[in-house]
Amino acid sequence: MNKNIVLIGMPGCGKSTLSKIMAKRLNKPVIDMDDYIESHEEKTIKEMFDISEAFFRDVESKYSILLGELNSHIIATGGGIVKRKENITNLKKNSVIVFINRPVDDIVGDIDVRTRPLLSKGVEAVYSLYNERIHLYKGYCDIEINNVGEIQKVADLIIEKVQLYKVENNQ
Ligand SMILES: Nc1ncnc2c1ncn2[C@@H]1O[C@H](COP(=O)(O)OP(=O)(O)O)[C@@H](O)[C@H]1O
Ligand SMILES: O=C(O)C1=C[C@@H](OP(=O)(O)O)[C@@H](O)[C@H](O)C1
Ligand SMILES: [Mg+2]
Repeated sequence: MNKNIVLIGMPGCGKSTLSKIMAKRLNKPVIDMDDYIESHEEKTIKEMFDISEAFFRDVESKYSILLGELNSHIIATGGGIVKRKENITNLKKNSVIVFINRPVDDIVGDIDVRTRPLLSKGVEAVYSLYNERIHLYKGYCDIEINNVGEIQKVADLIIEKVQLYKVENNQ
């Protein structure tokens, strides 16, 4: 069985972008959980958050069960996937989990906080979210990658580290 590669990390750390680059390099299918949820639920993430964050989190958990059954996919999660341990348990069955650790200052410089519901309170919200979640990302990942420098090179590094991890763990 060929495991999925699941990317976790802060909103704006590069999960969606890196997953697409990696899928091309490895010639594997890619799923961006946020896009997948939006198209299958026929609601935007914002519309789901407007109902309530709990509503979105329940939907997100439902899809972590479904996507946990796949193999050989590259999967970009939403930054809050780590808020429920069960999500990681579901995904981990068939996946290598990679934490994309990007300096918060780079995230803040890059993303439009107005378009991300949890970051709509501004830059300070990004720092407090990082402090809240960093132990979860570090605790749940199999591999941690620093996203600094050229993004294509970061994608290559992830592929290299995942291959090494699989060899070392007989997967
Ligand atoms: N190493 C990098 N160099 C330049 N831009 C980057 C890098 N990593 C991420 N980005 C940019 O940051 C933004 C947010 O990335 P995205 O893939 O949407 O993050 P996520 O899915 O984790 O929220 C995108 O514009 C992306 O191109
Ligand atoms: O961090 C979070 O709680 C969220 C991150 C978003 O995805 P990205 O990490 O791709 O921005 C999206 O799932 C939703 O807005 C909630
Ligand atoms: Mg994304």
